[in-house]
Amino acid sequence: MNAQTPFADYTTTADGRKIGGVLMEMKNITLRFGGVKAITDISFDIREGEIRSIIGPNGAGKSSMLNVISGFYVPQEGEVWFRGARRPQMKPFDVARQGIARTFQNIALFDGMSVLDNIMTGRLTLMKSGLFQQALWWGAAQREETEHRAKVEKIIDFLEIQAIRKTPVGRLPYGLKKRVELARALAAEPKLLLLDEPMAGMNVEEKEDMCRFILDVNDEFGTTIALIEHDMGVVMDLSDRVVVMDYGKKIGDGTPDEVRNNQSVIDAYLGVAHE
Ligand SMILES: Nc1ncnc2c1ncn2[C@@H]1O[C@H](COP(=O)(O)OP(=O)(O)OP(=O)(O)O)[C@@H](O)[C@H]1O
Repeated sequence: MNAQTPFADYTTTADGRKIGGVLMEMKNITLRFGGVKAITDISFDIREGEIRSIIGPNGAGKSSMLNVISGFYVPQEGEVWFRGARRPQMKPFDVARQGIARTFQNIALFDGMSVLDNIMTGRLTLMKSGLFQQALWWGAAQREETEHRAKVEKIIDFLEIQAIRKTPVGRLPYGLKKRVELARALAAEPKLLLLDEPMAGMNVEEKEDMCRFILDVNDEFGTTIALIEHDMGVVMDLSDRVVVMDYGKKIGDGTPDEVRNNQSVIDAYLGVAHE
């Protein structure tokens, strides 16, 4: 199977979820910042419907890789294939239109705006009517707004944040802000959802909640999810497959069990983490 046949036959996992063909393929990616090589010749793929994690110690190149996947960084070498086509250099807005949404390690929400309005901003790329159309065809714009609101309300119910829908985001505790960020990314109805350290800074209870919501999103909407994360336990519980990076290189790639038993990974990361 290759990137040219992205929607090939599905395989079913032990827990009954469907994993499809290759949705995104990274081919021999190398990324440099001046003299620093953040990523060296890394290849891997992300299959439709799976939860794919990228792990590694500090400075391993995880954030750089997430930024290549999201289209924010263009690698000096290698190719990125998405939905069967080689991806050209794109602006962030074009990436969103392609069906990729993301959350950020340092939450990027509008603090003064309500939860509902923040989540509505996630639908901007899907809105057809601009100001001009709204002035001319007010009825059509109104209908579109109602449809967008209905979609957003569904996500609010799903992520169990009804009680705070009118609350300004700035007043929320950290764990809930993270959940609102997830809601906003979901509002874009992405084909590929990128999560940048979704559990960072959370307490145990918040981590468990986030873990459950990530699994539920994948299950309910069939959303393909790629995430980078420090927390080993979380990654192993969540992921179908894991890429392990160290000093910008790929040192492991496989199921959580395969990665756990990979000696290079144990030496570089897991061994240290579990000492
Ligand atoms: N914008 C940048 N300019 C210069 N060097 C950078 C830049 N971003 C990352 N690097 C370097 O690239 C390497 C990989 O960094 P990156 O942030 O991708 O790693 P990481 O695995 O995400 O680390 P962490 O877990 O600490 O966030 C590091 O040596 C880092 O200093």
